[in-house]
Amino acid sequence: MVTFRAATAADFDDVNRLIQRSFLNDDGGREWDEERALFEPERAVLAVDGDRVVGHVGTYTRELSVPGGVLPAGFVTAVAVAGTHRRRGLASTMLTRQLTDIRERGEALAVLWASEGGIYGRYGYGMASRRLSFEIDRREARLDGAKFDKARLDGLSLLAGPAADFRSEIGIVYEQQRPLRPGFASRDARWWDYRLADQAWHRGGAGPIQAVLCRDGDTVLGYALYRFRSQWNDSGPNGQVSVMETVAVTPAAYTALWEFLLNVDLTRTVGLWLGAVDEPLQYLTNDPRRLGMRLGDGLWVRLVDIPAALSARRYPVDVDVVLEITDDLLPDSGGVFRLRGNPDTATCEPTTDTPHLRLDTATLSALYLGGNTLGALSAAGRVEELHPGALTTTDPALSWPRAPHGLEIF
Ligand SMILES: CC(=O)SCCNC(=O)CCNC(=O)[C@H](O)C(C)(C)COP(=O)(O)OP(=O)(O)OC[C@H]1O[C@@H](n2cnc3c(N)ncnc32)[C@H](O)[C@@H]1OP(=O)(O)O
Repeated sequence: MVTFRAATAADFDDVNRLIQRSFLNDDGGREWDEERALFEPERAVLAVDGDRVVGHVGTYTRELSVPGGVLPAGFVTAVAVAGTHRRRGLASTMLTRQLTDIRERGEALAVLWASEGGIYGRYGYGMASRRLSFEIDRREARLDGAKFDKARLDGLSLLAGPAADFRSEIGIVYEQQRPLRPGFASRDARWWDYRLADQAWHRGGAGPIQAVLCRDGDTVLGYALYRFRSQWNDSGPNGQVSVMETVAVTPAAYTALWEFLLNVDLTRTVGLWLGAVDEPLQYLTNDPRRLGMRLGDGLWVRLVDIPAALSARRYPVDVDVVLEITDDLLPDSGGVFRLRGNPDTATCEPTTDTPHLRLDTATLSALYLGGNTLGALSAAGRVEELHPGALTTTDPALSWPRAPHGLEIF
């Protein structure tokens, strides 16, 4: 019989074996120090059959940046059920328990990356951000000097080397930008260890993680993390640059970093898998079509405490709207709420007032980071306008100047 329980630190090896097998990974011969350090056993839900761990859902305690704020969230990870026990409802039981636990801990939302896009909608998750991938033929694409102020790049200098050498500089830039970009996540020392862990297993055939810093005098204004892959074919060099993340404080620093990344000798392609939908690169090049852009789903968000979540973010224009939210999985999380907000403050409280808009939790969650519009979700039939005009007035308030950006898979 399958039973469910929290994990202990001693479960790590069994849990890890299940995860690696479920994700079809070869777990042979690896140390798992970084993963072990991140494991939060008291937050994990296990399914156990006899003495075998046959199911796991994990939660990391981190902060998520949202429009105009930063809030604690449950970062959902490593959802896995043994092949022998699938399609019997184990994942559903564990994921529902997990959401209740996240709410009881006072976190307003859960966030995850989905291995497959069809899994999480049924649990009230909405696709809250998208990723824009780039596969750039660097002989065809270049930065177009007419599109930026070259003079601003003159005072900047670049410094490149193994990423580990620049860990503190990178961390400072990241912390500076983190609250400003919805979708960014807090990174303590353990998360930086994980991000910069450079085992061959992480490399996918490429070399060790490199960093390039952009500086103005002693001030670091941005960095990029990337890897090289050396390759040759009959026509000569065919190397690749795989960009992991580019974070910059100023537009000039961003431009200088991409100028560097697009001009590495002996390379032919530059890839960025987890780019932002509003990645400035697409507005800086001679021909955006040459960037090989492709859209995919990014962060999936699930609100579990609607008043707490909606009052924690900010709204670019005044909003005063009554929302009726249906929640089939956690009915007591739904209800009718009055949201009042502006760029500086927001409140959201249960109300008996007549609703203006009706939507379900997954739809509200998809809107939460500002990465989708009310208009688009309404066109998909996911929002019901109960008060004429409410869609038009509420839509701009739920947007945000920067698109949410999930920078890393966790
Ligand atoms: C945040 C993350 O960790 S994402 C990673 C998710 N994990 C993986 O992809 C690893 C490989 N897969 C697995 O381990 C399992 O198949 C899981 C965890 C995805 C599902 O576990 P199960 O115990 O079989 O799920 P469960 O029986 O509760 O089914 C839940 C529902 O999801 C559906 N479902 C399960 N997997 C998928 C999928 N890949 N695509 C679409 N629907 C799916 C089931 O059909 C079921 O639907 P229903 O409620 O309409 O009947």
